[in-house]
Amino acid sequence: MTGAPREVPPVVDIRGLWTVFEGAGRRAVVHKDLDLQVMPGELVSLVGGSGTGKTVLLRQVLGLATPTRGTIEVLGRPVAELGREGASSRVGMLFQHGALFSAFSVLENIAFPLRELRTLPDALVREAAMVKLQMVGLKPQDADKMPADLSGGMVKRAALARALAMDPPLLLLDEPTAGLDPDSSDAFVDLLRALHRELQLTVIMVTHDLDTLFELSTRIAVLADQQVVVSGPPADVIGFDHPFVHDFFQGERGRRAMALLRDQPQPTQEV
Ligand SMILES: Nc1ncnc2c1ncn2[C@@H]1O[C@H](COP(=O)(O)OP(=O)(O)OP(=O)(O)O)[C@@H](O)[C@H]1O
Repeated sequence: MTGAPREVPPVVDIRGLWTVFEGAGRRAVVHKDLDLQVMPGELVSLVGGSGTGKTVLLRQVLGLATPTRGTIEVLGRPVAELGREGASSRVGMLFQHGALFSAFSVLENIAFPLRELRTLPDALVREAAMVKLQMVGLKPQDADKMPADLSGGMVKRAALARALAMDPPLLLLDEPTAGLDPDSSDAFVDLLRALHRELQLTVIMVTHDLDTLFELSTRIAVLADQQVVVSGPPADVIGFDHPFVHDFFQGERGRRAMALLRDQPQPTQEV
């Protein structure tokens, strides 16, 4: 990153971040003086080896975990100051395993963040949740289904609708296509692309899936050596000289994804 002045402030501004876990006589430094800025409309994918702290970083942006040192600002305010309600109206998170409440119907799950506010009448909450349900491609007749009766793709859609219930400008996605069959995965990627564009969302995504990565990312940030070692448009990052980058993007999977990258128009960043 350069220090050049920008007119538009970042949606996410991470500076000098350290994450150190200590316990049982061991000390693990996960992030070491890490910086990352995410600008409005970007869809930034975090990639890195197992245990490089991608999920921990998402949890810190969401305010569910606190860094050892350094600052994280979301929309110009320190995450620590947002509080629970403030955070959920600014940041939506799609967890890796969907994480719907099994005792609630689809609609009750989507409505949950709105009900927690305790300020909106029931009818309005239902109506708003129905809008979100249809926005993610579910049908009105899916509203009363229970999570156990849904396909994997429908669970992801319902969880996404819940993450977007409060219209947050920032969306965090942890392995959004993990566990989906190829068709459902393609359909979910199409949905994410459309929502990113139509809602003008800023997105940070963690994924190991190269197809998802290349189809959606406006920028890739590589976590290695406890820092962001390179960040830029996909076509630039894949040529970066680092052992992880080389291993991750080479081989059969990498070649297939790079062919896809050559064949398709690049995702656009809308500001
Ligand atoms: N609460 C915690 N206490 C101690 N160590 C933790 C805690 N949370 C995470 N870690 C450790 O921090 C490191 C980073 O974990 P994280 O889940 O963020 O990795 P990741 O990059 O998302 O990995 P993967 O790609 O395998 O999901 C791991 O070594 C993990 O064991």
